[in-house]
Amino acid sequence: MVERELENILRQQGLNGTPYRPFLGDVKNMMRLNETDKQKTINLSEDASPHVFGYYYRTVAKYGKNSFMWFGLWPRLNVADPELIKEILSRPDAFQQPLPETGKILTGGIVFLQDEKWGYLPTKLNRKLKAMNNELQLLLKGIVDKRQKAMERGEAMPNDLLGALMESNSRFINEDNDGNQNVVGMSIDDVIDECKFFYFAGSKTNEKLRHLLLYHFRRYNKLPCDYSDDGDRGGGGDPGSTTWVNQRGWMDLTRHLPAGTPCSHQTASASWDSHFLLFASLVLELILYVCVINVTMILQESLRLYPPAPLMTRGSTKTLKLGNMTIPPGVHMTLLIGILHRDPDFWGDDANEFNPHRFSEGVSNAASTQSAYIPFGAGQRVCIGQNLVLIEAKIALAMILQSFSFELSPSYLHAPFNDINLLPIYGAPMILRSL
Ligand code: HEM
Repeated sequence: MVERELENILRQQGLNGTPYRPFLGDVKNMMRLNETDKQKTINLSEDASPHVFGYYYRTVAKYGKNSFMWFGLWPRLNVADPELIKEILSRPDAFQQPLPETGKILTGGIVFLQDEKWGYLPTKLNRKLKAMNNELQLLLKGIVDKRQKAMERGEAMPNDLLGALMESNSRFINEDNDGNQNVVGMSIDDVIDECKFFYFAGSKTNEKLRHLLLYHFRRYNKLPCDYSDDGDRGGGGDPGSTTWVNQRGWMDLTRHLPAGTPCSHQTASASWDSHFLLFASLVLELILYVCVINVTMILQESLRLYPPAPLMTRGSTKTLKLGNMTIPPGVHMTLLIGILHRDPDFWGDDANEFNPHRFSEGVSNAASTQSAYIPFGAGQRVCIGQNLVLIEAKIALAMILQSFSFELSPSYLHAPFNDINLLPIYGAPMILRSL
């Protein structure tokens, strides 16, 4: 029996884990625990890992950092060691994403360009996803066709991502000896797949990051900045603590941001948009620079405590060496990024505290920020949107600060949970007041 063989191979190497239970493995228990944990709220200063990654956390606590559990017939190795995580991510040809066809149907795109040995089941859900995909495909094809026709008419193309993808498509069409045109770059179907994937990869994760930024900006009032001393503690903070910058200080500072929104400049000049974005983000950096911290550090610390993509999965169709382990085909791996990001062995006793200073140069545990910090993946398949999201988050913050004061709503309930992405289950309501 394959499952028992796999289990023996893992145990013989000194790995511990849950015993195999026929057919469903740990899935049923995991789902049951998730359902109850999901509803619960936790304290802000608590380690969120036992709550967010309940079943994984318990397995690691009981069986060790490199332990295994069962997803149906497949053992899943939990990997929370940063060196092993990096080794896995640095070998994308060997360790591939064992995503089921459900994920691929909707998203498509470069992330799935690899050997496809994972099965497709025509379940009700999969059929529904397929129908949704057809609708999405039609919609995108309409947009791409429209753009293609405009290109053929020689109209000026907007300088955007779709334009770049389409240009790659047209630039790499060559003609063979018989006069047939061959696409050697991206085909139109590839372009459509990419559009879908960019949308799915970038929307939820990005939205969560902006939530986090606003939330941390208002909730934690730990880093003193004497820019102004009018006593406004900014709301939402711990009573008696010092704000980074109080509201009036912000109003003074954000005056220097360019007026309007990036979109409102579109008619003036196509390149003005990017200048606006760059300028706004530079001004914001400068503003925070006077406060010892900068926005990048706040974003990094937010992504450490609440990485929007806290778990990654990999698998292999061959026997592979990983550290001093031998991983047979059929064993999948869960890379426990969210747990690693709060591991006191790397982040110290204050691992659960929000402290952007750990990302400033010269801080004693700065080495962890290099070795145990992986919010955007690593290796060749590292997130290609990472710079974009950081700039976007800064722009969004700059624009909000320019027009509003904001605080965390008293109705906020702290319930972060991993539901594909790490998200606040009850949302992160903010109260915005027009300045
Ligand atoms: C805070 C926001 C984001 C986070 C935390 C994030 C995180 C990640 C992570 C962890 C991966 C690696 C997945 C894996 O190896 O299994 C990834 C891949 C990817 N991300 Fe992001 N992402 C974010 C936003 C975006 C945005 C805005 C875009 C696009 C505009 C994007 C495009 C991609 C693409 C295309 C890949 C696949 C790269 C490849 O496989 O070669 N991401 N992202």
